[in-house]
Amino acid sequence: MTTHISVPEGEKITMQDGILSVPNNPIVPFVEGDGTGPDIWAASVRVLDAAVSKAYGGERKISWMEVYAGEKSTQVYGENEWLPEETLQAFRDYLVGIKGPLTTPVGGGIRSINVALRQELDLYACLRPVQYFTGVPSPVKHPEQVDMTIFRENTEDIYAGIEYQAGTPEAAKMRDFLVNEMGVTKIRFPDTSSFGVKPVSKEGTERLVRAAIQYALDNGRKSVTIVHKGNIMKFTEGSFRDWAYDLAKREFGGVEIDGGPWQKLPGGIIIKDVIADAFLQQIILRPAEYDVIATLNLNGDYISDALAAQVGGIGIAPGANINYITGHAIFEATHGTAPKYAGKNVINPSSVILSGEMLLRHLGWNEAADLILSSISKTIGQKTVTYDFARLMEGANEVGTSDFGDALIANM
Ligand SMILES: NC(=O)C1=CN([C@@H]2O[C@H](COP(=O)(O)OP(=O)(O)OC[C@H]3O[C@@H](n4cnc5c(N)ncnc54)[C@H](OP(=O)(O)O)[C@@H]3O)[C@@H](O)[C@H]2O)C=CC1
Ligand SMILES: O=C(O)CCC(=O)C(=O)O
Ligand SMILES: [Mg+2]
Repeated sequence: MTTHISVPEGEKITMQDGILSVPNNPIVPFVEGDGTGPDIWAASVRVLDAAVSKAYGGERKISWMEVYAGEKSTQVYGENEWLPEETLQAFRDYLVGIKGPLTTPVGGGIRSINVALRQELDLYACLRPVQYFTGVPSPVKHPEQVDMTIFRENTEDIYAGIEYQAGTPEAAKMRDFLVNEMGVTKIRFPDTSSFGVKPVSKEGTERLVRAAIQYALDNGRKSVTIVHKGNIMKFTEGSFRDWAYDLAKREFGGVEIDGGPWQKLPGGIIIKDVIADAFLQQIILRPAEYDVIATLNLNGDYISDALAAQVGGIGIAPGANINYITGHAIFEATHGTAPKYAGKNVINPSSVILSGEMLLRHLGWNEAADLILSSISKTIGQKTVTYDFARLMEGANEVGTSDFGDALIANM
């Protein structure tokens, strides 16, 4: 295959003995993204570069390397090339990357490229911090009490994509297997049912929960809450809970409180669990009681958007997909392509900018990351915001995507 990736001057980030080795001019692959992706990336890259330049005075600089996925990839590589092998290889080789949102059609058509990237690179932890910036409009009374970090299992659950569509021979085969060989009698309408399979493993659960507890320890957090629907899905979500508690006890010295199942770790961190539906109302009513969250793939998807809304919406919700063992990481916003705003230069770029802030911190470039956080706080404090915040604020100075980027740079 002809290469469409042009490699800039710079060096690779590597991982040695579990520790990232970051040169002063690392090559970092990026995918611009579909829909509003190009608007957002154009503003984000300027802000990230400005923060690095300001923090290190030219001593450090990221060499951005464009790689392709999604609609742009089909233009560059040809029809049906949604996720070229050389894009995957670039993310494998260069270890740390960033991406904009990519479109996934509902129902038929391609399966999610976002999910495929996570699965191909085995980026098992989807890390989504949810924090409040003073001045951001919020629908809840005390958004400042929301300070949670979601660890969403990123490779299993119904996102594995094992589904059979009603009316196909595969669905009929699945129905026959369940009815004839497994003795299942509870499929209400067997002949018109689609089927989905939900794999949840001990290994997959343990590596995710291990990362969540380690994060809580490293960052001085108060608790880790296992969120599940184990009362109904006993052997998938219920096992996730049980395996999580077992791991906390076995690897982190957790001791049961009042006969369990809640535990306390030697440093004082509480390991607890809550059923997913109850959790969704408690994060609105009693957000201060939750801190680090460890959950399964689908729950994590829903919880991410719900929590983001409490601190102003998904315009300001960053994230990362990480394999803590290999060091591979792809940073990306929680939101999607928001197609109705594509090309209009109005969308809020903060989620990708804050994903970039996480990337910089991941590289150990904390001074640049801090500049981004302080300039976002200052700019929002001045009420200079994009449409999503402006429509909920009194006296806002509404600006477009690129002007918001400029305001952030000016405030560094
Ligand atoms: N990781 C990824 O790449 C993801 C991709 N997707 C894909 O994106 C596509 C569109 O999905 P959809 O369900 O519409 O969800 P989106 O997240 O794209 O958009 C839903 C709504 O959220 C608000 N929003 C989203 N991004 C921003 C932003 N940067 N600034 C301000 N507001 C924002 C807008 O609200 P309002 O209308 O109120 O202004 C928008 O209409 C689908 O194909 C989906 O599969 C979805 C999620 C993640
Ligand atoms: O891949 C997609 O299209 C949606 C993914 C998503 O919603 C998420 O990861 O939060
Ligand atoms: Mg989502």
